[in-house]
Amino acid sequence: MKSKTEVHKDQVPAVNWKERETVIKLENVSKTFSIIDGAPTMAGQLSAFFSKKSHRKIEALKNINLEIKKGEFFGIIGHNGSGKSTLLRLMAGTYQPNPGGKVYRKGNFMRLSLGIGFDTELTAHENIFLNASILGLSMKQIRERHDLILHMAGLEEYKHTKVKFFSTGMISRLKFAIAVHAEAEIFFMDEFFGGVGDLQFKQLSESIFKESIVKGRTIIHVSHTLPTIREHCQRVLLLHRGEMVALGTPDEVIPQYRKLMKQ
Ligand SMILES: Nc1ncnc2c1ncn2[C@@H]1O[C@H](COP(=O)(O)OP(=O)(O)OP(=O)(O)O)[C@@H](O)[C@H]1O
Repeated sequence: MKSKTEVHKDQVPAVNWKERETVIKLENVSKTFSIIDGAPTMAGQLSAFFSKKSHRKIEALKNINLEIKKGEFFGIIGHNGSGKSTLLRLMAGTYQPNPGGKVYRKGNFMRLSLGIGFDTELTAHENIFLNASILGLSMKQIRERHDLILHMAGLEEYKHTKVKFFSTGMISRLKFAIAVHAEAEIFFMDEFFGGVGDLQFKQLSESIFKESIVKGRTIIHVSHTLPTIREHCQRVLLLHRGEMVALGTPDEVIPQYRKLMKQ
């Protein structure tokens, strides 16, 4: 399926983000994990838990304050372990912030991350109904869009196949097609295209990204793939050791990321 409106971010009139509706807001958000070192067995972990000797705190995010507006394509970059996925999970409500922090989110959303999402014992057909209804579509709407979803994902022949027999790329394509046709308002994408593989599908998703600005779909994209970030994002957040070190256009932020990588 080809997207009808193709709009490059540079063709969109300059947007005053402050005037747009806020769809995600983080206030004083920190996230600390407590992990237990050196206890590979269950008994060892239990003993470590009660002794509290080998507990270690990891401050994955420190005091994040951020607003994301409707229709933004927002990138999150940073070294491995800088807190990108944790931030995405906090935005999606998978994690709760430390006490005192607040996460506000408006709109239905889909998390597109390799390896999560479907009930693998269900077929593609059943997962379309399940996921699209979670996103708020009526049975009638799902029936109308069902074939379009399978077509976009290139999975017409696998309609009645259980998802556990799908490759990572097939699962990713199905998830993305459901999110697009169910009109999810926010896409949380975590290195999603790393495992998709299929070039044609990548091109299709690129054209969908380009029309997102016009359609008011918000995309939050965690990625190490700088060309994608540069091409699509209006704003990019650079995280380093759990802290916000830069927030601005790709041209402003990517050089700072490169500098950090050299250190
Ligand atoms: N569930 C968890 N339990 C304990 N520690 C965690 C958990 N999730 C993340 N961490 C720790 O928090 C820090 C940030 O991890 P996170 O996965 O958010 O980083 P990232 O920037 O997404 O990394 P990558 O680019 O490697 O995916 C890391 O030190 C990680 O070990």
